Amino acid sequence: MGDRRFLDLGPLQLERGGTLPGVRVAYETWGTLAPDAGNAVLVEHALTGDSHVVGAAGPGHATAGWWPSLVGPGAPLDTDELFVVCANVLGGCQGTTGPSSAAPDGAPWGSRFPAVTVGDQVAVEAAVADALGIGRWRAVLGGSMGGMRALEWAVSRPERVAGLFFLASGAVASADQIGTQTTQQAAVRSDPAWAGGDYAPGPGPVSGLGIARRIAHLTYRSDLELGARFGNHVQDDGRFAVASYLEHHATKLAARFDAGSYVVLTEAMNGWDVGRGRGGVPAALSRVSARAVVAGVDTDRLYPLAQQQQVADALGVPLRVVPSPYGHDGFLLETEAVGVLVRELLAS
Ligand SMILES: CC(=O)SCCNC(=O)CCNC(=O)[C@H](O)C(C)(C)COP(=O)(O)OP(=O)(O)OC[C@H]1O[C@@H](n2cnc3c(N)ncnc32)[C@H](O)[C@@H]1OP(=O)(O)O
Ligand SMILES: N[C@@H](CCO)C(=O)O
Repeated sequence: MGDRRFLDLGPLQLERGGTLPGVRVAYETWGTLAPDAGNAVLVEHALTGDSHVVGAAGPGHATAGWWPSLVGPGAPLDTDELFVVCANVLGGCQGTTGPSSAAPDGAPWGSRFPAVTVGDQVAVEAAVADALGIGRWRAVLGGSMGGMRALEWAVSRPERVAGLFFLASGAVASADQIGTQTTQQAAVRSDPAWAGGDYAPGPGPVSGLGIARRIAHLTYRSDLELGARFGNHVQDDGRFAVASYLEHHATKLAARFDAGSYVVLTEAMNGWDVGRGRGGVPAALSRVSARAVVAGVDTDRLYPLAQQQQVADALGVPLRVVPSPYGHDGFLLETEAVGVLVRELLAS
């Protein structure tokens, strides 16, 4: 684990209206910030990720990291040279203000938590950068939902982003993505324990969140991989192996993630359109001045290559294709191939 800290920011005006009276941000860093702050890179996590890019063993527990081999001495994000920052996203549940955080009255925000956008999330990160004394990132990197924030940084604050790594993501939410995410939200809301979003602290709507994760996880993997691993095999316990696998991931997510955050973050993804208010996607992408590496996973059925091709074409760079049997989760699993591309960006 990196050096995990918290920052308390002032009020935040939200794009869709309203204000959060204060925002707490949990963030981690690795490496040492250079005196001129020119060696800082920002890593953006995906939907259910957090600031733990690298995992660590702790007393009686282990913290999982989600890109562990990408950060460290000699790694693609080489901490002998770079200062690596990752912050838990606004609306999340791993230390940054979200629906499970206490509102000013001391009770969880719950259903009162306002709608937030990718732009709001990046505004919070910009305040973190200001607080750390980082004027310009050497690179901002992200996959999936993290790719949205990386692209938003490069479009909204081009003078602050020297390098952009955009992976397995899109410039605007597709009907397919909105369709699966709103179905996941419906699963959460259909759980009686959801209580309109105002469930008591504790397990909460774990059944609804688990069903949401099963639906989501199917979109994160490929038909071919699931077929090769599970086929129509029925386990000794009578369950289809693939159903047992999905249930396992459902149980794990429901134990580690807040249902309110799941709804708020998927809604931010539903509303994602980098071209909104900027004259459309091509006009928005024309603002980017960063060197860019744009990549996708060949078997990704959730964020198909055409979505990264659109960004690559607009930025005038070749689309880099990561071969993988795993589908969308290839962005987390194919760390060797992803690492090569990260090194390429930082070397240029
Ligand atoms: C960037 C981010 O922020 S994302 C946050 C990253 N972490 C997560 O999302 C956690 C959820 N997991 C995932 O999304 C993906 O599984 C990944 C990408 C993290 C890992 O993928 P893989 O290494 O391919 O793992 P896979 O999907 O095969 O799952 C393995 C698990 O399934 C279990 N499993 C496999 N087959 C079965 C089965 N038939 N029945 C029940 N469980 C099964 C394994 O025991 C293993 O359990 P464990 O993870 O508790 O040890
Ligand atoms: N496994 C990832 C996939 C979403 O991009 C997550 O849970 O965030």
